[in-house]
Amino acid sequence: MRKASGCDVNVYLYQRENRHLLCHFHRFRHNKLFCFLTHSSPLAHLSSLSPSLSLALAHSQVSRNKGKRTQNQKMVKICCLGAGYVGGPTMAVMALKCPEIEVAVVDISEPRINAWNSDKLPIYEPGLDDVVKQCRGRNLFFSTDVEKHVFESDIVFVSVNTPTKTQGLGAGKAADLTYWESAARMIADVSKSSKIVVEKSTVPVRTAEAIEKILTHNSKGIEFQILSNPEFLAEGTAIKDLYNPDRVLIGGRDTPAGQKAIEALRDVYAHWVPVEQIICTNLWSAELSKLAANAFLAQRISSVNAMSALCEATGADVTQVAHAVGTDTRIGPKFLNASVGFGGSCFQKDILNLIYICECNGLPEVANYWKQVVKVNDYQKIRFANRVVSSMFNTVSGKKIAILGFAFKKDTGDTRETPAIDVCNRLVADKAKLSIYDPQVSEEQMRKDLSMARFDWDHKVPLPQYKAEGVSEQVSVVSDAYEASKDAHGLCVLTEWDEFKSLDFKRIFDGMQKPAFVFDGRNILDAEKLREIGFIVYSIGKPLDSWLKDMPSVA
Ligand SMILES: NC(=O)C1=CN([C@@H]2O[C@H](COP(=O)(O)OP(=O)(O)OC[C@H]3O[C@@H](n4cnc5c(N)ncnc54)[C@H](O)[C@@H]3O)[C@@H](O)[C@H]2O)C=CC1
Ligand SMILES: O=C(O)[C@H]1O[C@H](OP(=O)(O)OP(=O)(O)OC[C@H]2O[C@@H](n3ccc(=O)[nH]c3=O)[C@H](O)[C@@H]2O)[C@H](O)[C@@H](O)[C@@H]1O
Repeated sequence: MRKASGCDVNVYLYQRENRHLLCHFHRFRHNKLFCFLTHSSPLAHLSSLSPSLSLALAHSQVSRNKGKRTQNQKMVKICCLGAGYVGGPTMAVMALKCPEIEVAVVDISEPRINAWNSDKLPIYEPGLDDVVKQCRGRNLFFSTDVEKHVFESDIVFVSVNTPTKTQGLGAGKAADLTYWESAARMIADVSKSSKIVVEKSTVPVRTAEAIEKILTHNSKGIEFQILSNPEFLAEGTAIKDLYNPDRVLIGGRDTPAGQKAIEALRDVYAHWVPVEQIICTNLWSAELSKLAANAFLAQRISSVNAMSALCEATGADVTQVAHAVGTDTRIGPKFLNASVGFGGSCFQKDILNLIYICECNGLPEVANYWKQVVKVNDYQKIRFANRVVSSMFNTVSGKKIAILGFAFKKDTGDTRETPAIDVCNRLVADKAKLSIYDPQVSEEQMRKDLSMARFDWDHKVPLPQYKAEGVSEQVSVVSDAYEASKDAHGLCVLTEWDEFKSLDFKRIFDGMQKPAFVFDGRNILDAEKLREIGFIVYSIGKPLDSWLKDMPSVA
């Protein structure tokens, strides 16, 4: 008998006539017995054991050999389809925390994979470079050889994009599962051994059922277990969120094989997440919880933004109202910052998806309730742009306006659904000349975003009135805030980048046309100081300057 012990795993191996009886005692923090499994199999066939056993074995063997693997050992392998904002950071942290597991992140996009393998990663995320540098080439690999890595893996995460459908049934609301379906068909095609397939993408509730059908109808007798393991990271804080998640959610089938698969994935996360923070549910609860969490978060922002309009009309201050409301421990203080509107690739998409699911399930009242969250968000973006126009004598035609910030939030270069697109398009439609600066967004990306037809989710048609026809002539992209504001009539803050707080506003004021306006869409600037300098200031949801009060009402 040989005994091997890792920091939290004990494995005993018995050898008898070329066969191995493997008893696996898995201990977690506080020495709590977590699971007990037995299996009889030739060592050479360990690859066909459940990933849970393989994992434990690999873990113990690595511990025993102080990191060196021997010929017979099979390293557990994880593959992730989709090297995007979720797949890249999530797998990088998993590789860092589980050095005995090989992690391959694969994508059909060659430029994206090339960037992951270069010094300039395809996404900007604080702390990400460091994590990737530590693991890349050791147990973290980025590749376009999708089929090879899926074939070799025990666990396959699917983290492909699931955008809103733009055509056909459910256009403007339903999730487009084209990428997911083709990923599932490919997994079924190339697999020659049993696998756990993990839904990492955000998907409509009961997607796992459809995926299961695709996999089992094409499986050639191979067993697939589907798990739902939605991701809750936020961009800009992804690494922090992945190191210390509030919770990890794993949903699986309520069958012995389903439970075993849940355990296998729980073992992976338990390398760094306390087990009591790993919530295990059935598949449908896990899938729906993700949509519900995003809907609740977005609803808080629309609630405070709705209040901001009322504050402006009544003289109340939305920051004070949010503070007073948020100190009620039942409500809590987070996610109550009034803004120009929420953006990002997911809030709107996931709520629209939720609306569609409600409609499909004959629940129009519930659908209408959630619709209002998106409608208030659209209202807030256009209300802000209208405020800019109305304050400046109801016309911005030919006037230069500085736009500070284009990303949908600070500390990311992501512009998907950023409120800046709607605000800029609205101003360009009114013939303004925009000078845009963002520390992380490229000119090419901004021009692309501003030229794309926007989809009106409520009416299933592009938004002609706000489409920026004159993007090329009316928009310039510059490399700092001072250049953007030189000779401008107005300045709009659309992203809450920290560097905007410490700008020399006296210098900016001196270089601008008079009267000089500041429209703070994130409430990050000291409005009183700006007024002392001479600016006319609009801050979301704050008592209005007398100048603004006298202008035509926009709300
Ligand atoms: N961005 C975020 O902060 C969060 C996103 N999510 C969800 O995660 C999913 C992915 O989101 P992102 O990473 O932001 O998307 P993304 O668009 O950045 O990345 C998706 C990647 O999947 C690749 N892909 C598509 N089909 C593929 C296939 N068959 N094989 C291999 N690669 C394929 C695409 O080329 C793309 O690079 C979405 O469902 C999203 O709702 C969940 C939590 C947070
Ligand atoms: O599913 C997803 O994609 C992710 O969506 C959001 O993360 P993210 O969109 O990256 O960023 P958030 O910090 O949630 O901000 C979203 C938008 O709301 C805005 N916001 C946020 C908070 C607030 O108080 N006010 C406000 O206007 C932000 O500026 C931003 O435009 C959720 O916070 C994540 O938990 C989730 O995993």
